[in-house]
Amino acid sequence: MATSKLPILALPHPLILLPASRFTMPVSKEIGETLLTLIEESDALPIVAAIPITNPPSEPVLPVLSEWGTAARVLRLVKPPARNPRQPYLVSLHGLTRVRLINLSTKKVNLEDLQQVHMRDVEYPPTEQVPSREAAQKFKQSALRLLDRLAKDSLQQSRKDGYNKIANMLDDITDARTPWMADVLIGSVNGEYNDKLAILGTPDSEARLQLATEIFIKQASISEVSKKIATAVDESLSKQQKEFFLRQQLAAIQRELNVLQRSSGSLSSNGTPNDASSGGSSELDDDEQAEADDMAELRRKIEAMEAGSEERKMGVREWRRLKRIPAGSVENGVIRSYLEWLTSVPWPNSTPLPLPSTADSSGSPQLTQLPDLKDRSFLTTARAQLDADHFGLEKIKKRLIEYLAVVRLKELNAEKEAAEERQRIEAEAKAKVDTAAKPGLVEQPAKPSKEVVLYDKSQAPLPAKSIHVRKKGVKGPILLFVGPPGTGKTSLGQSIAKALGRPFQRISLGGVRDEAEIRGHRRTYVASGPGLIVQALRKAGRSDPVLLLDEIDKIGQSNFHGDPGAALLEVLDPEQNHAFNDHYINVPIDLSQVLFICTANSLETISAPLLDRCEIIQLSGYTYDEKMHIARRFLLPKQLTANGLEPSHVTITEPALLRVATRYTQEAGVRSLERSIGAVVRYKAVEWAEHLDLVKQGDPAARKECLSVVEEHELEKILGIARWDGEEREREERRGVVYGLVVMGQGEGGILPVETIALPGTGKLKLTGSLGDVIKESGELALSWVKMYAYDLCITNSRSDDALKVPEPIDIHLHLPAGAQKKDGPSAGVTMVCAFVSLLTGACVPTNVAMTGEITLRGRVTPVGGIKEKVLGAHRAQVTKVILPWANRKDVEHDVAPEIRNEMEFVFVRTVREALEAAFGKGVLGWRRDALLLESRL
Ligand SMILES: Nc1ncnc2c1ncn2[C@@H]1O[C@H](COP(=O)(O)OP(=O)(O)OP(=O)(O)O)[C@@H](O)[C@H]1O
Repeated sequence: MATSKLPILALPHPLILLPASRFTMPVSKEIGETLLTLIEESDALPIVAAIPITNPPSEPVLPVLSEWGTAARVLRLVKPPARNPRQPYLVSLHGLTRVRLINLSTKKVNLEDLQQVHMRDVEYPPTEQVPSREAAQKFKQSALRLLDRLAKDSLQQSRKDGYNKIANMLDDITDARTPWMADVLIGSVNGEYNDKLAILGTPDSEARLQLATEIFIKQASISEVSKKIATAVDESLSKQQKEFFLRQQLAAIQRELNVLQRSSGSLSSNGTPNDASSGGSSELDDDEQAEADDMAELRRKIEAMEAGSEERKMGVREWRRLKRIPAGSVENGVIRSYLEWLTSVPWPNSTPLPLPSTADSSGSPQLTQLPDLKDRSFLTTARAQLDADHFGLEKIKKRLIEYLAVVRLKELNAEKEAAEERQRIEAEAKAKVDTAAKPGLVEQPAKPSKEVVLYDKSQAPLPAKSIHVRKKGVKGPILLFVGPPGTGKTSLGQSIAKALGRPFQRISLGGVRDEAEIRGHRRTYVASGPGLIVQALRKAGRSDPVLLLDEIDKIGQSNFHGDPGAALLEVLDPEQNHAFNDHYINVPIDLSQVLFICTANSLETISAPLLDRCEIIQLSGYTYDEKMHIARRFLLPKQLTANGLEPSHVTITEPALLRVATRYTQEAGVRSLERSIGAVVRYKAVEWAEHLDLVKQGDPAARKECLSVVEEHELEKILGIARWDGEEREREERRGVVYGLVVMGQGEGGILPVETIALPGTGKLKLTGSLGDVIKESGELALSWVKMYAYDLCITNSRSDDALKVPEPIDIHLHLPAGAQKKDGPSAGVTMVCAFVSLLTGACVPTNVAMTGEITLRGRVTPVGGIKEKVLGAHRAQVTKVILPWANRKDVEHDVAPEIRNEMEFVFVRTVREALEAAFGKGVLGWRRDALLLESRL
């Protein structure tokens, strides 16, 4: 074996340089300078023996040099700026061949020696033999397998390509080159340190190939197995399972710690038993008990669900999941709250749970006693209920009684059908039990569906009550109460519920923009929950409540949060609502037993399909007379009770009440009136309380009687200055100003002036006051009509003259006040004509006159809507003469109360000319003679 002397370069652990490999490493100043001297002294690049240190620096023993190392060529030595001052040089080495250290008494070296480069004797192994064919083949196979695995596992394409390239090379190399290839591959793949060291220490080519083969097989297997494990773990260990696993461990650790604490702390330092570990019960145990009770309650509720029903299946599934997931985890909380919701929905045919002994009265819904629907007096009672709650509204009450009668009949039929079905099933079950020859379990149909219930023959037959037959829904019409605020829509709904003995729940839809508010959020959504319908059902506690969908006209339009109106369609459609799908509950809910009643202030914003499903019941405003009755019989007693006073404590005189109704409120309904009466009652309540205090203290001032009567003159002191006091006096007669009749956005009728003025200009018309297209067109139409008849009305002296250009060119500005409110519709046509005529002729329309009606170009007056509201509004505004289209006569006769008809003058007109005459008075406008002929021809 050839020997020589080579400078030894110790490679710090875990560096190894194998033959045919290259690397660069940092070296100390001393080593760097020595290598520099070597480079300077030798002609070619110097050779060093790179010997690895086999033990890590952390071990408290001296570094041990490996017996084998690699003779390496120093390719480069650089001293880059800004390097670690302890290792300022970088040396690049290229491994050439194996060398073995000889004549070394001990392989342990001092740390100082490591900072030096010493010359040592080394020997070179003999020339390598060509390995056997078999060893070479095995090596190639194992190397190819490993390279294939590495290529598959690497994420970077460039790496993949690199591995594939080496694999191709491997195919082509001769057997003699395989030992060299083994060194190359072991040096370049990320293997274990000891494997590399073993390869370095195996100079025999055959043995080295075998060793490399084993290493490659081992590496490929590890890689494959870890890949498999990673995939398996990823697939099977879902997040919850990982969490479960970790929590189990945590619990186990906690248990061990507790045991340790108990054993060390069971006796305190003075030898007495430690309180904390004495095993006595603490409030923490109460928590655990409460938790166990809650779970038991949940379980009971699931068990009470109808066997075989969708809700029960879902409940059981989620219950099982809940059991698998550790308490305290997020997922556990989510499932728990879902189950609480699921079990609190009043599913039909659930076995009623026994009421808890300490029932919370505030939380449970207030159920009125269920009236016997078979009772002959049901309708009489219902009528009495409606009368007791509401004054007037005769037509509406009549319709509601019809509605209640239909509901009653349908309910009776549904009950009868359900009873027959139950009997049939009972009989079938009995027959099956009698004929069944085989003992044991027999399949028994529980209901006509495909579901079967396992039934044990040895036990008694099912009691009739436990046979669940779903009662058919009562598909009555859906009522839609439309009318101005405070006219009793909501309270009528409440009365219906009382009359039917069903729980009542109100769902306010005003401002609902998101479909999910009705249908609920899916459970994947953070903080998800059920929608308004399910929430109301839960509060009602029964599957057949009366649900009042309040303000359906205020529901948001379709937007990127979905279409809440469309969700309502499903709720209200009797064909679909037996399987309403709340996204959160995710089990079809049968809403067919629910009676839906909707309310709205106006029909304009309600979608046609929604309207189509409802029967509209119009409620209009009340007359002052009705308001007085309502106030005396309903509102005042209600407010007295609400404020803890007796009826004898407050007496509001008739003139005072009328003043409150007329001067302090001006609304279609009675809500503000109720509020004002409430304010009066509260004022009196304070007086009474003070009086009682004085009496208690024996104060002589208390002898002065506490006056219970509220007089008209006291109102200003109590309610402040009246808002509508003398409003009609402010309506002065003015040229170009005429009062029209309108229905506001909330469905309230009233009067609105049409104001016009003439300005120097070029004959143009300017329209302002938030006007829509239709009302603008009406304005232009009215002006065209006036221009056409300007000559006949003596506004111009020739038919060819333009009324806005002769004698002076003018512009007309027409304005409708209350500019913030959007106005539209054709019904102001007549009013606008009168306003233009008044402006151009100088004649005025009296302020006690108001009008409505659409006009055509030919001068006809056509009918308009909202007559009842408009007339009531005019009455409230103390208008005494109303001009209406001829075709609206029947509306006045049918809808307007006789006392109003008696108090007001109604003029029904067919043409604009008739309207002008009615507005200005007979003969006020000077018509030319020939105009009369033309008018009659039209
Ligand atoms: N005809 C009536 N008889 C007795 N009380 C009435 C009558 N109409 C309305 N009320 C009372 O007026 C108050 C307001 O009525 P309610 O809340 O039903 O109005 P609403 O029409 O639903 O209003 P909104 O459109 O603003 O919801 C209630 O206290 C109600 O009892």
